[in-house]
Amino acid sequence: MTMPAPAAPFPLRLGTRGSPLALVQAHMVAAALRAAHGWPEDAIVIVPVKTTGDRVQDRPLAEIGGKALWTKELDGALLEGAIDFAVHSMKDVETIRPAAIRIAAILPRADVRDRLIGAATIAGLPHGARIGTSSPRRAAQLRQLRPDVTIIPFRGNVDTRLRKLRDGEADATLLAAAGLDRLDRPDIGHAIAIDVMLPAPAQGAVGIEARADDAAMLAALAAIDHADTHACVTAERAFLAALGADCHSPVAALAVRDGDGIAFRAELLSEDGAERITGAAHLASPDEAGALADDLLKRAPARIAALFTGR
Ligand SMILES: NCc1[nH]cc(CCC(=O)O)c1CC(=O)O
Repeated sequence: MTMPAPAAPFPLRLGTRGSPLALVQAHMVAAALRAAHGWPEDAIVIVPVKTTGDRVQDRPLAEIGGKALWTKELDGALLEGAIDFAVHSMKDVETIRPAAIRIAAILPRADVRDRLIGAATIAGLPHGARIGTSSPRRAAQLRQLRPDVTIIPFRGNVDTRLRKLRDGEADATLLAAAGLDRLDRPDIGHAIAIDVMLPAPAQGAVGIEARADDAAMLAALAAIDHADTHACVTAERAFLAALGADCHSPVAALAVRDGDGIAFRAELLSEDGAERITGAAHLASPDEAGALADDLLKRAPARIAALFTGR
């Protein structure tokens, strides 16, 4: 292993949200970077930054309005030089990023599936079960499969949601397998097959951003980029961008490496789950996902099309 000159004067400052999951992900990034470059333990310091999404816990995210709920403060810290790079769950990163910020690397993707907690299968949920989720995608997909269930708004970090479930605020909830696994809870819940519940765009992917003009930082991060995951997440984000959608839209999409290209599948739903349109395509490159989005929008029932502004 070579030891190139540090990307910036050590220590490099890695910005992250302060939730337990975000901190675990920040430590994964720091460890990967140190290992790739043979850097010492103290080469990277982790800087927790509180985001709007963390501060406002009592309202549905869609209601808080504004954009960049999970990234605005980290973007600011990055642009003003208070941190050198930032780690995000790519699922929470807006489709359109500031021009001065670059997605420099994406770690190998974890389990992309959702896990159901409180019942073994969606079909096995009791009639009229109350399901805690604040995800428009999960709510719509559940109601598509089980119109009898009631959706209860459920916010907060993973532990908060598990506590709410224990306290009886809902009969079941859905969480990303990736988050549960990273928090050392692989035993919690039952994975739902992607044919039953297609995951959110970028679910299970951890991304690292840096300033577009920080060549040394970008070069250092390139060493931990996982090209296949990066291409798949880029395709999923191109799909969202073409829809004019974000992480608050009832959209699912999953790209998987397939030979030289990408096997891509996606679905759009009405918010109540009554309507759904699905599509699949083999893409030669990630940007071709935009064409599939255009095609789905053209074929979508009016109630679904009305949720998306297009590009
Ligand atoms: N919206 C919150 C969020 N953002 C990323 C994850 C999980 C980790 C991942 O998908 O990489 C979660 C929690 C969840 O959906 O259960």
